[in-house]
Amino acid sequence: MSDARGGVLRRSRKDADTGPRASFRELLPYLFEHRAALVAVAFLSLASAAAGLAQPLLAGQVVGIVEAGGTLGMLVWVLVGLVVVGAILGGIQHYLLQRIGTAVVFSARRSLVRRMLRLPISEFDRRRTGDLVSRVGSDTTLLYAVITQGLLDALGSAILFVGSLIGMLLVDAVLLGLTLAVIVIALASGILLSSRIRPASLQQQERVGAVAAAVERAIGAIRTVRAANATERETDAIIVEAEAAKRAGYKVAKISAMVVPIAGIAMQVAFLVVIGVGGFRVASGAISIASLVTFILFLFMLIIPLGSVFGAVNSINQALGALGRIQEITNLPGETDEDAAIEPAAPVSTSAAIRFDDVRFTYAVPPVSPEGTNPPISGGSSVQSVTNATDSAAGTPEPEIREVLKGVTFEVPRGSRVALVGPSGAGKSTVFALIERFYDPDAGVVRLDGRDVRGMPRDELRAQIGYVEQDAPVLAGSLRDNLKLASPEATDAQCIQVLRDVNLGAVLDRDPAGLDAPVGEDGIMLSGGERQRLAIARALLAAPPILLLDESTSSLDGMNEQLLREAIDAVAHDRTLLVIAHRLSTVVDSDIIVVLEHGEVVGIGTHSELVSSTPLYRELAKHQLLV
Ligand SMILES: Nc1ncnc2c1ncn2[C@@H]1O[C@H](COP(=O)(O)OP(=O)(O)OP(=O)(O)O)[C@@H](O)[C@H]1O
Repeated sequence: MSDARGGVLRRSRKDADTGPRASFRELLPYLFEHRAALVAVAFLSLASAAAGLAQPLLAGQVVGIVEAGGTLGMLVWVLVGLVVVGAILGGIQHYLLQRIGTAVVFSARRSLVRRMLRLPISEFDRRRTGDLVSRVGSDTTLLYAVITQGLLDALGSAILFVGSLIGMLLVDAVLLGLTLAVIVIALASGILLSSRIRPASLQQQERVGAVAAAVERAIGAIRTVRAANATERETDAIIVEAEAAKRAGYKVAKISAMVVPIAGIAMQVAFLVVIGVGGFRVASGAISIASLVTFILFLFMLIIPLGSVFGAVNSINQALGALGRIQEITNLPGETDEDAAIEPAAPVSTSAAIRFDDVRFTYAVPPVSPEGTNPPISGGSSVQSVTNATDSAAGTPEPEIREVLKGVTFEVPRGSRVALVGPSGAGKSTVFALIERFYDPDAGVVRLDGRDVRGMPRDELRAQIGYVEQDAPVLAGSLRDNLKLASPEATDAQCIQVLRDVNLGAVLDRDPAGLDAPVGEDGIMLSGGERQRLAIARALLAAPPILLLDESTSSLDGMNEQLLREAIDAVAHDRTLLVIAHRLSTVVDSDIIVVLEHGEVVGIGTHSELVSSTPLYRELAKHQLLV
């Protein structure tokens, strides 16, 4: 595990210095998926380039015939035909490339989303949601430009370029030599400048990510922002980020603006040279006027694509910056990738559904990064990762270490109702996170039915556990969407029944849409109590043998609390229930209460036992008027 983590750390640290950057080679797998269409495009490019290259030759002949006073006849029609065929082939080629571009964007989005949703929870702790969203939305679209504009230009231009060179060589080698001298100088300076575009464009994409993160931050808490009269300040903060993105965009524009005119200058200089020297050679009888016209037309074919090649290099450079940001995520190990290296503890025979054996856990909190991108640690749990991060390159801010569980041991007997209580920040929710394997402990063992959870496939582990989070337990969508999240096979009748079981019948009846009634973003159309009961209904529908319930800290009124208790009773029936309780009144009748303080278990027993044995519990009970 630590090796794999170390790998991530090393990569991240490098990225912090230089920014994630992809090489052209890394773009190839995306193109390879569409190789058949790309081969077709290559053939079309060849054909349309051939049609284009034939035009100067024919035009030269036309000039020759007109000069000699002959009639043009079919030649004009062939010329017209070539123009039309060239245009049609160009159109088809364009369509194919746009299709491929769209498909490549899709593939990139698919692999990004597949990986993103499988990242370890610690990655979400340290990354900004808006930045992740922007990678899926904005970075991927830059790949479209590289395929449609970049590839089309690069391919067609390369063929035209080489073809024109051959044509010019056949017409006049001396003129070609002079032209080439001008072009080589232009190309060299263009390439030199474009290498600076990639870092600038990467920076621009990072800034766009930061804008998205800032928008997400404000909209995610829009009510709080409004209530705090902070709308102006939040708007300004987003605009500051947007301005930084604008400045980064200006920088890209400045560099590309330097590149593009080079092609124009090269064209003008080459023309002047060709017309001057060419005129002289016509006068001296070395070449005919027809040959000079042919040469000049070839020069057009050579120089115009040169401009597009510079454009193509620009867009390829931008796309590689974006691809770097995409691959920064797709190259991260997924949640299960490190499991092979884990040696789980031997199973023990026990009557406990859940058992913690001397469990220690530390969060490594990454230093704040203004860009919303990855600070150089992997976040999460292991001491190893902390050590790796702290020995990182000089100047890198060190992560804050939070030792949250300091040797926690307790058991939840099968079929029992156990409560976890303790002051805020004692580590109660972290206990749940370790049972769900959102993180793995640094030391000690978390067991489910005697088995080390690290030895169980995550899907199997989570199928046995229902988990009701403390906050935001409802997803945007309908009542049905929420209920079927954990049990997609559930029927409407089962959904309706479970809603009634948790006292949500009224919510169902009040909306004619029934199960299709929308709950709003984060369940905003429901009350706090209703949201919690809906989350409990979801857990209940999946019928897991173990239920983890992190009670909301928000105070519920007496009526709601009664409804919640009834819902919990419905849930508790026939299963193991571990509840994090903030109101002792909901847990006084638990079989066992575990008292946690500063990451340590300071008491285990029933309510009456703890009132006499554990001062902290007695204090809590006194505050809540239970003794
Ligand atoms: N993802 C995280 N990254 C870093 N630190 C965290 C993370 N989650 C929790 N912590 C820290 O760990 C400590 C324990 O948090 P935890 O949520 O487990 O406490 P709790 O007992 O459930 O608190 P509460 O009753 O307020 O919900 C706190 O100091 C918290 O700041």
